[in-house]
Amino acid sequence: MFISFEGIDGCGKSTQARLLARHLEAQGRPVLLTREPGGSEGAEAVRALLVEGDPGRWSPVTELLLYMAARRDNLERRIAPALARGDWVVSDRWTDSTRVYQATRGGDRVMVDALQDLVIAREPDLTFVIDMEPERALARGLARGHEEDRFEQLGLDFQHTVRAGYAALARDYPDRIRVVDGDADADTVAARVRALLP
Ligand SMILES: Nc1ncnc2c1ncn2[C@@H]1O[C@H](COP(=O)(O)OP(=O)(O)O)[C@@H](O)[C@H]1O
Ligand SMILES: Cc1cn([C@H]2C[C@H](O)[C@@H](COP(=O)(O)OP(=O)(O)O)O2)c(=O)[nH]c1=O
Repeated sequence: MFISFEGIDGCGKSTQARLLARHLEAQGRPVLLTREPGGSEGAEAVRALLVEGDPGRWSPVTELLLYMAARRDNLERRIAPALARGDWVVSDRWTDSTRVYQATRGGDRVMVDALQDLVIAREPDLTFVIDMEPERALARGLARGHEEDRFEQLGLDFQHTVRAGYAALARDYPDRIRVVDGDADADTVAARVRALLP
């Protein structure tokens, strides 16, 4: 079973991915907890190319290829072997992030879907979109004091567009995507997620 978590920056995806992995392990199910971009050694190296340095370094198409290269490496090296063993895989982001973020940054959605079919060819079995108002995610970050930068860099409007992008994707993939209200304490959100497991 391959599960992904999606949502705007700071919505609590990583927290929920970790809590779900812990819950599954407590039930005796082996779990691979992974994140994107990254997860495997090679994909973490690609992540450094994406997140470090000048944000204008890559064109939209090159950036898309780097996200896909990182994903392919993580899939080949870690995710596919785990699924083949029968383990559960919980990933903090997957191709839905590329569909939403690269489209929001002026990328081409047709190109994303074509590359997904060609080089990834694996969708999660189940995707949780952790939904919340960007203003609420920002307030959490300000309380913590270190998320402000990303929101300031990208702007609240960007996060609103990303949120709307996820809502549209949930309509495109109703069999796979579940939208979960993330505006509650982490344990309450985790219980909402668990209630939607098959
Ligand atoms: N339900 C929640 N309520 C309050 N704070 C939360 C909640 N979930 C996560 N956080 C905190 O908000 C920050 C961002 O959470 P994180 O899980 O890293 O989000 P993301 O992976 O979506 O960026 C972290 O400091 C985390 O401890
Ligand atoms: C996986 C992926 C992430 N991203 C972006 C979303 C995030 O702004 C950034 C880093 O993701 P991430 O480390 O998940 O940040 P956060 O935990 O704050 O959400 O990369 C893409 O633009 N495309 C992708 O395919």
